[in-house]
Amino acid sequence: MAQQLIVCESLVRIYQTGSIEVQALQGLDLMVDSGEMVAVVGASGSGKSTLLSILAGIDAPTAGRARVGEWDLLAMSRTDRVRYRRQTVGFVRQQTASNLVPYLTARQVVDLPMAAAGVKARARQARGGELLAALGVADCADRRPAQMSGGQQQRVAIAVALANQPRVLLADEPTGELDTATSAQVFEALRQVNREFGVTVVVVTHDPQVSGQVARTVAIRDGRTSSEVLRRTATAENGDTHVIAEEYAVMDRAGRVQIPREYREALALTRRVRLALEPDHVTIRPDIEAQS
Ligand SMILES: Nc1ncnc2c1ncn2[C@@H]1O[C@H](COP(=O)(O)OP(=O)(O)OP(=O)(O)O)[C@@H](O)[C@H]1O
Repeated sequence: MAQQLIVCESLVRIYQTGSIEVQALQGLDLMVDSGEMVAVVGASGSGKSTLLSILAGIDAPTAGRARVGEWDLLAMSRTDRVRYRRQTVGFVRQQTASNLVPYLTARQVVDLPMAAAGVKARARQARGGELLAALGVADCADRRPAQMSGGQQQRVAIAVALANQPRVLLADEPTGELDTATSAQVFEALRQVNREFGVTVVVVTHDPQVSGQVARTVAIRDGRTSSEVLRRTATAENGDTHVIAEEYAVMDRAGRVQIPREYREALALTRRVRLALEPDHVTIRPDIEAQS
């Protein structure tokens, strides 16, 4: 079995603004294996960006567990956080402009994180060139953001995020400002770096086109992981291949599973249900007393 690189258990993030408390994450569970690529989907305000900010080491959880590799995200000192952000994670934001620096060329901006990490000039130059070439933006090396298209800017941003060879690449709506064709290219670049560099990718997206192309999509509802869709390619007897997508409910460590609202309404499941263990499945039935 692949090693679990990201482990979030019962993760809670509460924002306090004056007397108002917002529970952005309400006990979220998420495990991601090393080398996996996972899409995170969910309605606006469901907690996707909060989750990504915590994984990026930008924001700290209020309670629960969050681990990335050997790092415990609830117990990091300020110095740890700087090291973690510099070496373990790379982050690509939605706003193409905010990923780059207006007055720096692609070559210079890719160099920055490596210089900050103390990498020698010759190695920085070589890696910077390799990354821009791998992402298909070698021709942008001497251009500033204003001289690049949105898609090129995001591909340079991916190169910057990968400069220090992080184990995890986090992308928050990286295609949110792009048209469909350009989105597809940027998304393909994420898939490519996942395949070729083995970097674990967690990408937040609203775009079903995007989430439909990864092997695993995690849905967040009200600050919790509610369901997952796993996709695999099957080959028919005649050799044709097709993708099979199966939806799973997420169970936490205590065994709690959320029953979707439409199932509850269809069978009038309310406060109590009857559970029974069958040889290969578990049944959930309405409470007869409540109905009589
Ligand atoms: N810094 C903050 N202070 C107060 N509340 C916040 C803060 N950041 C997020 N929230 C609240 O936490 C909840 C989750 O926000 P979050 O940005 O994580 O959702 P999201 O799923 O990324 O939404 P969107 O798709 O619109 O970006 C929302 O109710 C939001 O208003």
